[in-house]
Amino acid sequence: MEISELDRKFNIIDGDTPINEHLSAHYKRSFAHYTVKDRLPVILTRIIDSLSREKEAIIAGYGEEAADDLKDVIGNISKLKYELQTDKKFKLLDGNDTDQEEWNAFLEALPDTHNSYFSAVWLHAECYMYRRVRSMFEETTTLREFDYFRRQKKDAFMGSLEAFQQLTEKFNEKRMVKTRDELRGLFRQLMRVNLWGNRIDLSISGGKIVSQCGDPFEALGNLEEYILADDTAAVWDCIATTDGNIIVDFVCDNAGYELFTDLCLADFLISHNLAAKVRFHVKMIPWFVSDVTPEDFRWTLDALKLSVTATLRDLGCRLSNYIETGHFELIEGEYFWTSPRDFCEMESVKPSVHRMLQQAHLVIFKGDLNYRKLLGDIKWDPTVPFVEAIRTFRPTNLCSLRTVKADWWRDCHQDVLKSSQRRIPSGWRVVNTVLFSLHSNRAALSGL
Ligand SMILES: O=P(O)(O)OC[C@H]1O[C@](O)(CO)[C@@H](O)[C@@H]1O
Repeated sequence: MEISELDRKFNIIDGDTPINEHLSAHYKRSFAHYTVKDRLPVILTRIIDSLSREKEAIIAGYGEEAADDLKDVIGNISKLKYELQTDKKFKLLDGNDTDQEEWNAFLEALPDTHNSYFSAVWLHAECYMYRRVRSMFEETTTLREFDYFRRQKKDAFMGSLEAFQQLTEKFNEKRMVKTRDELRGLFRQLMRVNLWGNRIDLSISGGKIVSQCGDPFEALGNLEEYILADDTAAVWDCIATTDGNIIVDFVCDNAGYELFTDLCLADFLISHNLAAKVRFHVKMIPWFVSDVTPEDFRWTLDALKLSVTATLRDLGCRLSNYIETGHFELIEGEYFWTSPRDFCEMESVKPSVHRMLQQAHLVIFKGDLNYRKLLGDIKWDPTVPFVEAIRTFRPTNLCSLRTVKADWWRDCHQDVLKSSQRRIPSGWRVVNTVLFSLHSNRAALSGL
C-alpha cells in the first residue's frame, strides 16, 4: 500500500503539530508520527527478538512451562504490532494488575476520535503500547515477574563501568570541598553530569545498547554550549538556603548510567548535609525500555558493592548504607508513574502521590517523558514560560532535568539559540540539546 493511501486511511495530516495542540502521530511531520510509525514497531520487534534469543535461558530460569508462555507472548506482541501499524482502536486491558482498573477507566473515557495509535495524544499512544506489553506477561503463568528489558539494562550498565569509575574518582577527589563556593561549584558540575546522563536512553536508541564512554567530567566543557536553559543557580539557592533538614525527591528515568548520576547527586546532597533524605520514585513495570524499576535500583546498588574496583565497592557500600540509615528511600508500589496521565491531573486522580511530593522541598523530574508529562504533551508556543506550561501543577519546588529527544522543541531551540547567539553545529542532532528548568512555588524562576 502506498504511504499516501495509508495516510488517507488513517486520516493523517501532512504537516507539523500546530501550536497549542497535543502532540500526536496524527501529524505526519512530527516526531510523534515518526515514533508511532517507525520507532515503536522496532521496539516491539526487538522484544520479540530478545525473547527468541534468550528462550533457553528463560526456560532454564522459569521452568518448562515458560516455553508455552513465551510462544503466547511472542504471538501477542506480533498482534499488537499489527494493531499499531493498522491504527486499530485501543482495547481495554485484561489481567489483574493493580493499575488495570484505572487504565481501563481512562481508556473508556477517551473520545472516539482519539483512541487509536495515530489519532490519540502521543503520550497516551506511547504509554498504552508499553502497558499492553506488560499485560501480556502478566497473563502468563510463569513470566509475570519477568523483565523483558533487563538484559539490555544490565548490558548498558556494564558498558558504562569505566565512566562510573572515572566519575567516582573525580568525585572522590572533590568530596573534601569545604567552602560554600566550592560546594556550589561541585553542585553545578554534578547537575551537568546528571543532565547529560539523560542522553543514555535505550528507548531512543530503539533498544540498541548505548553506554557512557569517556570521562564524564572532562566532557562537560565541550557540552556547555548545548545547554539551552540553565537554572542551576536557582536550584542551588533553593537547597542551600535551608537548614538541610529537607527531603529531595528524584522522579527517576533511565537505569544504568543515568541512575548512577542520580545516585552521585543524591550522595552529594546527603554527604554535605544539604538534605536529610533523598527519595527515589521508580516505575513498577518495565517501561520505555530502560526506565528504573525497584529491581533495577536494588540490582545497581548490589552490582556496585560487588564491583572489581575498591572505588566502586566503597561507593556501593556507602549508598546501600544510606538506604539502611533512611537517608535514601526507594519509593515503590506507585503505578501513577506508568499511567498515561499528565502531572496536572495528579492532584485529582492520585492525590496521595501529590501529597507525597508536597513533603519534599524539591522534586527533580528526570528525562524527556517526565518533561512531556509536566507540559501535558502540548506543543506550547516556544515563548510560553515553563511555569505557565506546567499549568496548575504546584506540589513544591520543581526542577526538570532532561536532554531534548523530540522535535517540538526544535523551533524553540533555534529561537533560544538565535537570541543567545549560539548555534547548533552541523551534524549535531536535536537529541543532544538540552532544556533544564526549575520552577519555584514562590516565583517563576525560569522558562524558555
Ligand atoms: O528517557 P526519557 O528521557 O524519558 O526519554 C524517552 C523518550 O523520549 C522520547 O523519544 C521523546 O519524548 C520518547 O519517545 C522516548 O522514548
